[in-house]
Amino acid sequence: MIAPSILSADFARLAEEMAAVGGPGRGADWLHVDVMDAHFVPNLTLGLPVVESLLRNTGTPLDCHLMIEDPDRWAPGYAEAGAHNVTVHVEAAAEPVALAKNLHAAGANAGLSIKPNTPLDPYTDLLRHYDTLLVMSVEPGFGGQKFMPEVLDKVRAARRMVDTGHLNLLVEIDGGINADTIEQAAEAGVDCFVAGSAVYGADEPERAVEQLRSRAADAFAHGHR
Ligand SMILES: O=C(CO)[C@@H](O)[C@H](O)COP(=O)(O)O
Repeated sequence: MIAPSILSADFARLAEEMAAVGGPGRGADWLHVDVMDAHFVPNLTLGLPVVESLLRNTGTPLDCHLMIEDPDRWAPGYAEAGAHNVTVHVEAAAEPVALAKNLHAAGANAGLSIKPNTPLDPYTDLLRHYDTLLVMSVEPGFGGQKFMPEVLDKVRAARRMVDTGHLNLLVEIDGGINADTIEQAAEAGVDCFVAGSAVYGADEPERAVEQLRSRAADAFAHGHR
C-alpha cells in the first residue's frame, strides 16, 4: 500500500492535491495526514478542523499520524470525525491500551508509532491491541529527511511476529521513502509506505505513486520468496 503524505503538498490547494494522487483502485491507498503540535515535535501543521474538511473532500481513507502530546485526550476526535486509521506515538500515550479501545469504539483503526531510537521489544504485547505499527525512519517533524536504514531491524522483527501469528497488524514505514529506499523497506517486510516528497515533489504525483508501488511489490516478493 502507498500512502502519500500531504505534508509535502501545497497546503493552499489540499483538495486538488489529494485528488492528484488518485484513490483506491488507482493511485493512493490511503492519504497520510501529519498532525504536529509544536510540542511533541518542533513543527506545527494542522488539526481536527482541517482533517474534517479533508474528509469532506476525498473518498480516500485518511491515515492520521498524530505527532502530539496528550494523544489520549485528542486522538479519539479524529476517529469520531471519520479518519480510517489514527496513529499515536508510544512515547506520548499515557494509557495506550485504553486509547486503542477508544479509537476502535469510535470506529477507526488504531495505529502505534515508534520513533527511530525507540525499541520495539518493550511494546510487543501492547501491539496486540493495535491494527498498525508505524515505524519512523526519520526523526518525526519534517518532510524531506534522509532515510535511516537501521530501523529496518524493527520492521523485520515486526514482520516475523505477524507472519508467525503473534501479531495481527499492518507494518507501515514513514520517512525518506523514495524510489531508491523503498526496495530495502519492502524486502524487510513493510506493508504500507508513507511517501511525501517523493510523491508531491514529482512532476506527476499519481505516476510516482504507481512507480513506488511497483518497486515495492517486486522487492517484497523478492524478500519473501
Ligand atoms: O511524519 C512525517 C515527518 O515527521 C512524514 O510523514 C513526512 O511527511 C514524510 O516525508 P518524506 O520523508 O517522505 O519527504
